[in-house]
Amino acid sequence: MNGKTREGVILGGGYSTRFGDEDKALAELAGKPLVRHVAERLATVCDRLVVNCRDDQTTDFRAAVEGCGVPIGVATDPIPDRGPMAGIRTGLSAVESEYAAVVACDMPFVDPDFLSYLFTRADGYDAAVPQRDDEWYQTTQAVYRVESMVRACERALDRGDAKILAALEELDDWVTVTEAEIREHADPETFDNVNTKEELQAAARRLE
Ligand SMILES: Nc1nc2c(ncn2[C@@H]2O[C@H](COP(=O)(O)OP(=O)(O)OP(=O)(O)O)[C@@H](O)[C@H]2O)c(=O)[nH]1
Repeated sequence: MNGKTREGVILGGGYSTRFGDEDKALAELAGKPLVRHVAERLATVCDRLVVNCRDDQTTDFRAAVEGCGVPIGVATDPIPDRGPMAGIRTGLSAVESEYAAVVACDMPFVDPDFLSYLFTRADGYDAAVPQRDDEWYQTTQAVYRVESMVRACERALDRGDAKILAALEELDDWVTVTEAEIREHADPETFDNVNTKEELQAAARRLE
């Protein structure tokens, strides 16, 4: 896929209830909003980013990610709180490239080199989705063929199933990126995410 455009979608439409009243995506980590850490890392391997969020988050999200080096689009959920898979559908619908990386806004340690690897693995398939031994698929740090995944999300949503796995079931041909590949190609912390204030403090200590 060398030479082709690569885009990134940041998922941020959740209500971050475990984090408390504040929006975790905008919470400050080492002097900048959490979502900006993700945007800056994605911007090193993507030509354009799309931030997915709710209508009421748009202004703050735009301010949080602007100036990170690549053009930014914002895609707001037509129906809020429909779950991350509906957010993936909204975000990918605003993408212009054939393939796009999708990353949750709460993964500040996402490894850009690993995203490049995922783009390479996805080439010719509908998706490349990492899975660690005995864990769930890392669907919110994965690369999707945009058209296929949008269609798959819509089919799953139409049959009333909003789980991301339901969308994966609708894809024809996708690859699992295995534990061995993850160990070889990713920083060990790439999937670490922030759900609580305590986890934000722990992330801040790592960046000191
Ligand atoms: N667009 C959209 N994104 C979502 C939705 N729910 C979660 N997400 C995103 O999916 C990613 C992972 O979600 P969670 O860690 O469960 O985030 P959350 O739902 O905001 O947090 P909790 O309420 O504490 O579970 C984050 O990037 C969220 O912003 C949703 O309903 N719509």
